[in-house]
Amino acid sequence: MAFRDDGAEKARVLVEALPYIQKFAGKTIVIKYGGHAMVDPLLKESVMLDVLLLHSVGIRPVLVHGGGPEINAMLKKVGKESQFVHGLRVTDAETMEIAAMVLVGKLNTEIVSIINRFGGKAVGLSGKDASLFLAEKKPMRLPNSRGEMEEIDLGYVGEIYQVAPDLIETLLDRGYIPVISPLAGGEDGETYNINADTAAGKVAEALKADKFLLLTDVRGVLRTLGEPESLISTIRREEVTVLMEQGVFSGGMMPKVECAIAALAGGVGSVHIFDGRLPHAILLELFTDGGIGTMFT
Ligand SMILES: Nc1ncnc2c1ncn2[C@@H]1O[C@H](COP(=O)(O)OP(=O)(O)O)[C@@H](O)[C@H]1O
Ligand SMILES: CC(=O)N[C@@H](CCC(=O)OP(=O)(O)O)C(=O)O
Repeated sequence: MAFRDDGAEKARVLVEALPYIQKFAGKTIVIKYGGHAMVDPLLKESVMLDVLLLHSVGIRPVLVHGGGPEINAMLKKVGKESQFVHGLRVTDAETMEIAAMVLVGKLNTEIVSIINRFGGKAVGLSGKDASLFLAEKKPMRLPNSRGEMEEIDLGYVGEIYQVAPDLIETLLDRGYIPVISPLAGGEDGETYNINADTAAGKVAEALKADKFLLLTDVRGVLRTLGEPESLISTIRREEVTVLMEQGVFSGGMMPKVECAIAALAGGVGSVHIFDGRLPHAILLELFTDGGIGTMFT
């Protein structure tokens, strides 16, 4: 957004945001911050400033972050490469260890430090803290080349079957900003790797969030991949099956759409997928009439 550099213009922008600020004050907004939208350190800071601004006007933001590209980079350093099935990383024991190091040890603490440096009170957690998530091994069956259903072993990829949001609610009530890594513990004592979209969707559902925002590296859902002008601005729940049958969603968009639908069914007000690499994308999506990405209603 290009602002004219004079006081009146700045005041106009603030006044225009007022109805939205009033509408969203006290509301819970879950933000999935995807790995592709966090590669640039300056961009990371600008996203965190947006989150802090939301918090400062009385909104209750909850961050769930990913880190797929950073996990890939670390795996590459140790000579490993991952295979993805339906956007999910097939996770062996070593990959699980590296994913946990990157997500919790590196990215979570980085995000928390940025927010706190700007004057916020962020608290870093993973799904294992206070058993926020309980997960079990995720089953996956897909048709093989002969069209027969075949079991695929995803390793330590987990499926969340229980969410205990009380810790998040307590933190929000006391003015903290929770920052959550997508790991989960199992009753079997294992650590599971959870797709960050899915983890964020589960948090949004459990909190009955008013809005669930997914920040990624595309404008939103595109009818034709690679053609930004084919953006679909609004998708109603009942339209998703048709779009799926048309093969519109693939790769990393699959878990996003699946969790968007589950979140809506679970009582979340609306789900928004948009390009988190645009400066101040969160503010543009929330505080302007048209929004900038795809909204699921
Ligand atoms: N219909 C679609 N519209 C937009 N992106 C799509 C679509 N189908 C598949 N994708 C892919 O999904 C990717 C976003 O998912 P992902 O790479 O997992 O991002 P993130 O790391 O932000 O979660 C896009 O970069 C794009 O390649
Ligand atoms: C099971 C699974 O795929 N887990 C993801 C967790 C991180 C993630 O989802 O990061 P993005 O949001 O940046 O894609 C992974 O290992 O990459």
